[in-house]
Amino acid sequence: MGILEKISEIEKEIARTQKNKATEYHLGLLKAKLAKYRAQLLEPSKSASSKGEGFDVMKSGDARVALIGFPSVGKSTFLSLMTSTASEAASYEFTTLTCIPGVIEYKGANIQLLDLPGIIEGAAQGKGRGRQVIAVARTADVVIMMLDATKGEVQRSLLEKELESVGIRLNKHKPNIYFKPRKGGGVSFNSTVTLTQCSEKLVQLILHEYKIFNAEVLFREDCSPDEFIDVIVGNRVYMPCLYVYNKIDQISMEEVDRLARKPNSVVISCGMKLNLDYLLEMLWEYLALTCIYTKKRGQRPDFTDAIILRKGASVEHVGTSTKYSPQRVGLTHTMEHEDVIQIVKK
Ligand SMILES: Nc1nc2c(ncn2[C@@H]2O[C@H](COP(=O)(O)OP(=O)(O)OP(=O)(O)O)[C@@H](O)[C@H]2O)c(=O)[nH]1
Ligand SMILES: [K+]
Ligand SMILES: [Mg+2]
Repeated sequence: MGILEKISEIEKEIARTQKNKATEYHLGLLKAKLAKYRAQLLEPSKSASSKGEGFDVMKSGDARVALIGFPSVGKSTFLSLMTSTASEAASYEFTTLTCIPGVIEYKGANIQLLDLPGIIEGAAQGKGRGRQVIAVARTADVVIMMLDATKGEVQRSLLEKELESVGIRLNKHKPNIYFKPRKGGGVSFNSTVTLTQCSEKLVQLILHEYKIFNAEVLFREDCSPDEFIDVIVGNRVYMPCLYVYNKIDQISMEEVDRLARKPNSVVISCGMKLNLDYLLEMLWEYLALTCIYTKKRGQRPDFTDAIILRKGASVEHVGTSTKYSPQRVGLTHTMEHEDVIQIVKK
């Protein structure tokens, strides 16, 4: 039996045990066991239980959003509010121990929302279930970093550091540098823009540090040494992140106003259901999805069944053999949000 199953067995037994003087000792033991198993789950260990039990959730829907945050910031409360899935929420830390998927239905798209255990400082080194949580976050299209508005800035910078340390780059694009290792010929260095942070010499030094002596390097933008290193190392994940400050019912209006003005940030209260619609709008923007509706000749468009595309996708991505009415466009025409497309069979 896995640890999660043991936990669930004990929880069931606690639930069916009547609370009275005679069962006091038994209940106490069960709770101690429960605490022990929870602690085991949260310990970094090489045992099977820390491998990823309960984290292998199938991707489904049109996009995936992962909820990352310290314990008890309100991640599960949020999932239960936004989806038809209920995830247990409680005032104690590490209530959630696995990955709990739910679905947000918005503008005809199904967005998979993943509730995850809380993570703490040291998560990247395997503290708590940090490794598993971060591994799931890497698979998401957007990360929601949920923060406790009453705790100021600490949580945000600590978690950014954790994610940074495992190669996750938040709200940054892939540096526009062409880099190709070669068999010989030394390092050929070029740039199409004026560089203020890197020079040919520095690039050479960095490459030598990585034991690379032959390569083609072309800077197409004014990148920093760190960005260049990211390109050499590879394996970086560039993802949009929305900072969501929850529990604004607990702070002053001035503080709410200050947090709301920060870049990539939204302030909400799950408890009082404040600003959740605006959060969805922002999330939609960050996901950069476009809905296309299909219609058959002589019939009205079917607005209940959307085809979801990445922003900037063209007609070709919808499918071939298509013609457009009233406007006819080529296959490379970029689809706009809520376009209607008529499919004509040849
Ligand atoms: N005041 C206030 N409390 C909230 C709000 N949202 C959630 N809470 C409370 O915060 C506590 C923690 O909520 P959870 O949803 O369990 O938090 P979590 O982030 O899932 O926690 P872990 O699973 O332990 O990491 C619960 O007691 C919630 O009722 C809010 O907007 N305002
Ligand atoms: K909690
Ligand atoms: Mg939770």
